[in-house]
Amino acid sequence: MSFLPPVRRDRIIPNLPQCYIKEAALQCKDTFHSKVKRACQDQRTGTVGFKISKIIVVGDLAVGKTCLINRFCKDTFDKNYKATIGVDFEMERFEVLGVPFSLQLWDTAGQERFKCIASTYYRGAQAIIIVFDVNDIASLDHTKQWLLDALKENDPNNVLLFLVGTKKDLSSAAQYMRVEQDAIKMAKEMKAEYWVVSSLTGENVNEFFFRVASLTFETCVLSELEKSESRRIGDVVRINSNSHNLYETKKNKANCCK
Ligand SMILES: Nc1nc2c(ncn2[C@@H]2O[C@H](COP(=O)(O)OP(=O)(O)OP(=O)(O)O)[C@@H](O)[C@H]2O)c(=O)[nH]1
Ligand SMILES: [Mg+2]
Repeated sequence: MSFLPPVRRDRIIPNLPQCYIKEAALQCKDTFHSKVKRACQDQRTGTVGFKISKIIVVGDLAVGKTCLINRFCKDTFDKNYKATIGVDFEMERFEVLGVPFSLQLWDTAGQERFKCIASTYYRGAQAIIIVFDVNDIASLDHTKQWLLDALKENDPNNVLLFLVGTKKDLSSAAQYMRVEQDAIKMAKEMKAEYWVVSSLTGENVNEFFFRVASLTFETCVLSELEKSESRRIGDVVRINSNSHNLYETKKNKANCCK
């Protein structure tokens, strides 16, 4: 019996959401991996449906991390700045290709004095979202250091990276175009997927989190399939080694009877 309420209708993901810009994307496929689609159809996704994936959100103070999470999770926007002290988190439940999938979004403090508390929560992330303000070029420069700090606690080969520019509503088209070139360059260097959003207007906020949920889900299913594949190979090796032992035993027995 499940005690969880059904997943909200607006959290159902039937198809792979597209990247923001192909030049700086984690992948440019139109659909989910065929192995993933098949596994979901055949209900062979193992423990994915019960797991909660941890996503950490890092970046300079006041770049808009809390507003971004609140716009997605609560559909609210607060124009007054209230610094995050340490960390905070929100849970979001999705249904991807018919499989329940949960994200735990960790909102961390950007203020230097809270950084050491926040960094103790970096470990075990499936994805890292590095945030900067498109109107503050220094915050883009600092993203490299935020990434380095977050990667100290995580395996760089097993984590998805997203670079997100916020407060697009405060930027003129010409100003934004100049920043975008630098941001795309930074995303490519980091091997991160680039997005730009506005938490005030809501522009791209849902699209971005749907993409995070989908790519994290795909990675989880593929790793689950890989694990069950290697378990099967392990079983074959065990059976073979046992039958070898049986043969040995028979041979010994045969010798005994001589
Ligand atoms: N115009 C505009 N203002 C924004 C946007 N996002 C955030 N802000 C404002 O920027 C300020 C800081 O936002 P927060 O979300 O609290 O920043 P933060 O990154 O969580 O800051 P720390 O918790 O200190 O690390 C607030 O005054 C927000 O109202 C946006 O998309 N547009
Ligand atoms: Mg905050």
